[in-house]
Amino acid sequence: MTIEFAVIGGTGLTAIEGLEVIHREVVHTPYGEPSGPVTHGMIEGKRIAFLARHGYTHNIPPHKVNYRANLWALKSLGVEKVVAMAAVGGITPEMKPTRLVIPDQIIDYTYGRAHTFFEEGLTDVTHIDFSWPYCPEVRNALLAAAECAKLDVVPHGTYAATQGPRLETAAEIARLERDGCDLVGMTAMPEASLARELGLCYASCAVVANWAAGKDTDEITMAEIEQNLLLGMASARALLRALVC
Ligand SMILES: CSC[C@H]1O[C@H](OP(=O)(O)O)[C@H](O)[C@@H]1O
Ligand code: HPA
Repeated sequence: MTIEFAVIGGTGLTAIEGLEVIHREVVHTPYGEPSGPVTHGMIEGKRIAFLARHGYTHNIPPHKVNYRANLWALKSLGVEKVVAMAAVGGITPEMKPTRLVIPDQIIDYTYGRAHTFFEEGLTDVTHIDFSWPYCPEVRNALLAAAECAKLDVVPHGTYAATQGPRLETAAEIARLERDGCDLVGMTAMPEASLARELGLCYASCAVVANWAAGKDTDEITMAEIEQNLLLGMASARALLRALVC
């Protein structure tokens, strides 16, 4: 049975509620070990694969995730479509805590991460097109699922990928806003470009966990993030279920 799509779960989503687990598969890759075994399961009669980006016990920080191994593992299992879940900080006024966002652009501020499969030993240098970093087919499926489940989503947004694991300064967020970013998170890159290099159709559902630094309170607390994610991820789970309806 072909895998309908894979979900990469992030902060606040280390398992999919309602997934009938078939088995967990340990996949070894030429790039090292993925964040954990891939969970194979069924929802509404459709086959899906699930991988927790930070590990099933949420112990791998964003700059230490082996993004290459994760994407390679999914590709090697025959996955073609990937939905990446992401907790983010909201920068622009629409991006209120607990909201779901289907971003359409990325600006990459990360550094020092293994970010490409195209390294030494190639016969020719490869430059992928990345004008539109999210795959329209999966984006449209997410938007249609939101409509089907009557979920309110923001259908666009530019995601700033920062290095982490610390949160940003207020001045950094002001700069990201001047750059045109609406959301900030630490994992969309190099995940999205590695997916493109492998020919995977990849898009993301972001859940706003907090107002980004300097946008609301003086301090961002983990308690606030967890509380917002509890609500936001409940909507995100409903969106994932609607993807297969
Ligand atoms: C304060 S939570 C920060 C953490 O959450 C996001 O992870 P993910 O994208 O995997 O949901 C963000 O990128 C950071 O890694
Ligand atoms: O404010 C934030 N900054 C970066 N990543 C995040 N992930 C959730 N919130 C944030």
